Amino acid sequence: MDNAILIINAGSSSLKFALYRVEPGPSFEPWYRGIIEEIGGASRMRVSLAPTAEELLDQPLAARDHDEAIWEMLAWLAPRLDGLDLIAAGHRVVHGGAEHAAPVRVDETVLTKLERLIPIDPLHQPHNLAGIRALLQARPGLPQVACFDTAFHRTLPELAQRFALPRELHDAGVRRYGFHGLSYEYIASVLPDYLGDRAEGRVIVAHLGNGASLCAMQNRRSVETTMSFTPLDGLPMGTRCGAIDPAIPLYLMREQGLDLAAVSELLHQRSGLLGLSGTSSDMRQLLEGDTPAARLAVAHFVYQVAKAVGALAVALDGLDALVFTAGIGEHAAPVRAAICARLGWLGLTLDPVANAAHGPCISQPDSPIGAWVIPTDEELVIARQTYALAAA
Ligand SMILES: Nc1ncnc2c1ncn2[C@@H]1O[C@H](COP(=O)(O)OP(=O)(O)O)[C@@H](O)[C@H]1O
Ligand SMILES: CC(=O)OP(=O)(O)O
Ligand SMILES: [Mg+2]
Repeated sequence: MDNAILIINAGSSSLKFALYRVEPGPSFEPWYRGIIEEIGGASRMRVSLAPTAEELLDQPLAARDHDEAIWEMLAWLAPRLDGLDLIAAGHRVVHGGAEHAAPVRVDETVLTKLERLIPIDPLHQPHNLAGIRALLQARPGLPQVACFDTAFHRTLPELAQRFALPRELHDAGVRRYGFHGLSYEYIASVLPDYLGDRAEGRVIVAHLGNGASLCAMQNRRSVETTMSFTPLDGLPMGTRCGAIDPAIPLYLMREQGLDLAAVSELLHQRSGLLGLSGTSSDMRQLLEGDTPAARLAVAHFVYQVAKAVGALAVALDGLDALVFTAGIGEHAAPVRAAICARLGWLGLTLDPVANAAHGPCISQPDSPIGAWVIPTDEELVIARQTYALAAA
């Protein structure tokens, strides 16, 4: 009987899942990929057969919360698990805190500690952990592994981890953790296939999706990143503000009478591309919309990404390659072109034809800085990490 691993990536309003068959080696063959969207609203479940991308299901669903979404997913999967031995479930957990530098088998003690991190990432952590709790109830004996977005950045030098705050706060865990680590780990693993020897050089990876961050890598290890204590910092995102003056929340509370919950909701859910455009958090819609406010939102995003590339190039003492990944990075050619145009002074020259075709190499052959488009695969990294722990 083939072994199988279930991967769950729970976001604020969606639950992505994938079922992998584990073949001897081990190698991991994606079998089904699915998503339950708009949990709590007009939710829908879509599933496709991973090897052929054939659509198997696309239908409305009554999932009021992540718990119900998990039960719906398991009900759909159950008959399809016949002939397979489900050996473990792997979860993306965004925050591992100061304690977790590696994936961990989840038990009640681990879960309780991870729940303490919910206040510092209200957008992801509660849903990541709700997925684990629901599965604990549905399949009590199934080994579950938490795979952390923060773990890849544990190589950050102390200089990069420190905030200009008193030492005792750093010791209490107030430091730069960095996120999107599962995505960066995947990109680091395939970098030599694209860049050859340059993969070990000075590389900036731009994970530009709904959440967005940059990671500076040297020898394929993280040395600097734009997100910090929480995934609210750094670049502007779909609905998150990114780096702003830290006095702004104080001002809003003192002068405008907003309470803690209102400030948190404003910065996490009503800012970023949505706040700038007033219409959408979705890059595709902004590019299609082409109104002055939409253009401002896109221009601001491009400007901040390019500025941050400059800052991370300083951390690396130069730059050999820039890699674009995630929804915007992989699919939004005009955004990549605009970012690269702002980096022309560094010598980067774009190949517009290759960029329109989404690469993989999108720079001119003689560009001293290579530019690349590399699709990410967070689920595969979770499958590998989960198997390594579950098999042990
Ligand atoms: N063809 C496209 N052109 C422009 N933007 C796109 C395209 N496809 C996806 N995107 C953008 O990618 C973003 C979502 O990225 P994704 O990595 O899927 O996010 P997440 O996994 O965090 O939900 C959205 O802003 C979406 O508009
Ligand atoms: C950490 C983070 O921002 O994740 P996402 O991009 O999935 O929102
Ligand atoms: Mg994502």
